[in-house]
Amino acid sequence: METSLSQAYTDTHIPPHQIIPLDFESVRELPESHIWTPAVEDRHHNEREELLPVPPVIDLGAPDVTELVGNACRRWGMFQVTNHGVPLGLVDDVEAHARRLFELPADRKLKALRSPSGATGYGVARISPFFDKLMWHEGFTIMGSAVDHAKQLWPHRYEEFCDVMDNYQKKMKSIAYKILLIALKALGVDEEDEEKISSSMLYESNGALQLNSYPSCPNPRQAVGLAPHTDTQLLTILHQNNTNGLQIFQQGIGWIPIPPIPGALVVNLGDLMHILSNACFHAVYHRVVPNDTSHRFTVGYFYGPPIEAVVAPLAKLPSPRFRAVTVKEYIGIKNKHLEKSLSLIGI
Ligand SMILES: C=C1C[C@]23C[C@@]1(O)CC[C@H]2[C@@]12CCC[C@@](C)(C(=O)O1)[C@H]2[C@@H]3C(=O)O
Ligand SMILES: O=C(O)CCC(=O)C(=O)O
Ligand SMILES: [Fe+2]
Repeated sequence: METSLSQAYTDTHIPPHQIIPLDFESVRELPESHIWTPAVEDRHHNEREELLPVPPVIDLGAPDVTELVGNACRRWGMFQVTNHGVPLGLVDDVEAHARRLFELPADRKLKALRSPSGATGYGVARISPFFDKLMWHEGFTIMGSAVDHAKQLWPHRYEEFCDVMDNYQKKMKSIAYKILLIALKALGVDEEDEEKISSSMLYESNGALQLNSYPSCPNPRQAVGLAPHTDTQLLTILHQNNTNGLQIFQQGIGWIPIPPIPGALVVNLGDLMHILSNACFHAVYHRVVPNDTSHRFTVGYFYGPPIEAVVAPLAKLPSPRFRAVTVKEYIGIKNKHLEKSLSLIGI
């Protein structure tokens, strides 16, 4: 059974051949379909990388955690967290199961291909139709139970995969809620407001888990792992294995690498948080670049309100910059207009 978030995607129809990722094992050279131009050198390497400012790593148990999170949300739209309470064994299990899934032969993975109007299963990133070239990436999306697709992948051994994904989603949901409350507090939301917000849209939250795979690439300088985008939901919690690739864009600086820190989780703010905070916090623009030596695996948890909930700038923030939208309406706008979506609801 899927949660209702998948219903926000049923209006889109993507032909099956546009959902199928490349069979990365079968190629030794970058195919034309995956060559992105112009291939500028500094897309991947900033020579003064060690001098670049980076988003903070925040101990969630720190006494001044609200101030630290608030500053990071205002300045970066991203931070990393330690002391988050997610057992490292569970994170390792999720990574191992993601690896096991993506290492299956291509014809087996295609048995769990996302359907043309579906949101879950194996396939290219949802944003792919917006770009002429294809990404060096394959993904697997889970909303609620993964059992239907897991059975297609492993007819006789699907339970362990489902159990691990369920446990991880539960854990993610609770830490996402915790981080959200800290962020709201940093915006000046008091307990009474918080209760109102919780009963209107956060009490029943919605989540999706996205397993990402970026195999090592024969010509990484001309390829893109995941094209630049902002995430749609309130916040994303990302685990990255020990392989580099994630970068964020900062005006006046350019692309900044976010190195994996063992045991830490990356927190990204998405468009709905940008709206809710009336742009006091911002959705972070990010991308993934591939490399030619190791296979990058990541696991993202996307956390947001139910699709019928209305999201609007918090009443206590002056001069609203966005009109109110339901989550479903906003996902529909994003499916059509991608980067232009926030400006389309601007007032
Ligand atoms: C809840 C979701 C966020 C996401 C779309 C999805 O339904 C599940 C996959 C997510 C993902 C992961 C890769 C980047 C991204 C933009 C995409 O194409 O699929 C995000 C989506 C998003 O934040 O809009
Ligand atoms: O794999 C990564 O590092 C980033 C993934 C991502 O941006 C996403 O899933 O939205
Ligand atoms: Fe993302």
